[in-house]
Amino acid sequence: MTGGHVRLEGRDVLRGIDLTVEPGDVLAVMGPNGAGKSTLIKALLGLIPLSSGRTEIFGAAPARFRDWKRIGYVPQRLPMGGGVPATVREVVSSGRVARQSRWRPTSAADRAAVDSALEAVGLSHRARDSAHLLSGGQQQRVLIARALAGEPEVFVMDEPTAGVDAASQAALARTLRDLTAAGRTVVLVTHELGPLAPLITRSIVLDHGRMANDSAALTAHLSTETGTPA
Ligand SMILES: Nc1ncnc2c1ncn2[C@@H]1O[C@H](COP(=O)(O)OP(=O)(O)OP(=O)(O)O)[C@@H](O)[C@H]1O
Repeated sequence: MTGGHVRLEGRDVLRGIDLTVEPGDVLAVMGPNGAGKSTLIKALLGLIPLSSGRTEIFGAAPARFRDWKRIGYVPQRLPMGGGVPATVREVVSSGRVARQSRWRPTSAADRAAVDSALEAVGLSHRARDSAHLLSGGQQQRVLIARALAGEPEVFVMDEPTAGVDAASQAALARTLRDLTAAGRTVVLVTHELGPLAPLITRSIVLDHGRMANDSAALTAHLSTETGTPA
């Protein structure tokens, strides 16, 4: 993203963002509530249009980008909709859609990827349950599993540990450690790094829609988060 600016309902939510995510980065996007973190990652994916500036995904403008199987997006919440309650397995299986063609039924590879994604987030035993009946933290794990199932190159995660219990956070950290060791790229929004801290290779801090990416800003942010002096 170069000079990325987003204006929503008359307010400047992102201002002058210059950010390049390199292959292999594990980038934490931090900052206070309302700073623009979710807006930034949606704008990076083209889900929210820029009012000025430009952004590219693997070198293509979002509107022209087609290779969505390369990206696994974990939104903040399970999208409601359709009125049809989907099971955990169905939601996770939807992560394979970008890899399937209309003419090819679900393959053994699809089923294996869904099984291993459910296993990674510890939800194999809930596969047949309605996803909307799960707790918030469990729903977050379903969304993580959906992204894992797609076997993308880049994971873009909005607060993947929010509401998730400590054991599941540790499990996510192990999964991400293996993925990043295999060269995957991760962009994640988080309030607290917690067990993900050792994996992070870069951090940026957003404040009022601007990037304060110098190390002093990061130290100040982390010290307010942990309560220790900078
Ligand atoms: N669709 C929208 N229309 C108008 N304003 C919006 C919209 N989406 C977000 N905003 C505003 O933009 C600002 C940034 O929101 P955003 O969700 O990106 O922040 P955030 O840093 O992710 O916050 P949080 O940590 O609370 O999730 C907030 O003030 C929010 O109210």
